[in-house]
Amino acid sequence: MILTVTLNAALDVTYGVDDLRPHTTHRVRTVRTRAGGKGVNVSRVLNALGHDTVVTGFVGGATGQAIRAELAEAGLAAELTEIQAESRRTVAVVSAGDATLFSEPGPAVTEAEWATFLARFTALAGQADLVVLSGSLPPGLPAGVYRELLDIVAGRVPTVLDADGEALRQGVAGNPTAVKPNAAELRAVTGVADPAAAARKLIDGGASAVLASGGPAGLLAITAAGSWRARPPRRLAGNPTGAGDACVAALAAGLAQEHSWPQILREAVALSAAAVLHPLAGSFDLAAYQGFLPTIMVEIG
Ligand SMILES: O=P(O)(O)OC[C@H]1O[C@](O)(CO)[C@@H](O)[C@H]1O
Repeated sequence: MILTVTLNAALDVTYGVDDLRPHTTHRVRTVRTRAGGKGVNVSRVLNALGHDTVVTGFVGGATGQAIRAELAEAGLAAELTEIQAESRRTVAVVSAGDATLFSEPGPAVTEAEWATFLARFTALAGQADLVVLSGSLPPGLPAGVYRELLDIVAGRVPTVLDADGEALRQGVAGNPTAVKPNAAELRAVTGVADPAAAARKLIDGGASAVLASGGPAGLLAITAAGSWRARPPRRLAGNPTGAGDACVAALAAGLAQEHSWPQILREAVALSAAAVLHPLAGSFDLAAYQGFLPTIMVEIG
C-alpha cells in the first residue's frame, strides 16, 4: 500500500474561461469541483494506475465534508483526521492552454489535532510499502513536521517528499528516499542557480535522490547511482496544475516496484505530460500516457 499524506487538503475548483485578463470580469464557462491537495492528487493517479493507496491528512468543516464525500465517490481509501477549522479551497483558472492557481492558506491545526494525526500516521505508516509526503503545510504547523513524520518512518520503507521552502529544507534532514522540487523551489531552498549543483546540495543534506522538474525543460534525476535527464515529448497545452503530482505518483510507483532510475524518469515525464492533457488536476490522459512512454529519451546527464 502506498500512503500519501496531505496535511493541507483542499476542495479544488477548476474554472474554464475564454481568456484570463486581470482586473476584468470573467464569465466562467465550466466549473469542476473535486478533492485535492498534492497528496490526494498523487493517490488519485496511483489508483488509476492500479496501485493500492490510502490518503491521510486533515479535513474540517463543510468543506472537509465535501472533500470526504468526493474521495469516497472517487473510490479512494481515506483515513482523515477531523479538525475544528474549515478546510481550504483552491481555484485553478484554465484558459488558453495554461492555468492560473489561487491557493488559500488553509485551516489552523492545533497541537491536540496534530497529536491525534501522529498516532494515526504511525499506525498507517506501519502498514505501508512506501510513504509520500506532499504539499504545503496548514497554518499552525511548524516547518519541521515533515522531518518528524520521516523520523517515524525511520527508513523502514522508501519515502518521497514534495515540499518547498523551510518544510523542504528541514525535511531533507529526515533522509527521504527522494525529493521532487521544481527548479524555482530548488533554487530558493539552496540559493544555487544550477539545478544539478543545487540538487547535490540536497543530497549532501540527507536526501538519497533528487528529481528536479523544470516544466518544458524536462526532469533531472540526481542519485548516488548516477544522473539522468528526460524531456517531455513536445510543448503541451492544457492544465498543468497537478502535472507535478503525476510526476510524484510515477516516482512513488517506480520506487515501490524497484524500477531503474532511467525507467522512473521515463514514466514520470510521460505521466506528467499526460496529466497536462487532462482538464483536471489528479487525472491523466491514459492513451496519451501509453503513447508518450516509448517516445521519451533518457540521457545520462
Ligand atoms: O498544498 P499546495 O502546495 O498549496 O498545493 C495544492 C494545490 O496544488 C495542486 O495539488 C496541484 O499540484 C492542486 O490540486 C491544489 O490543491
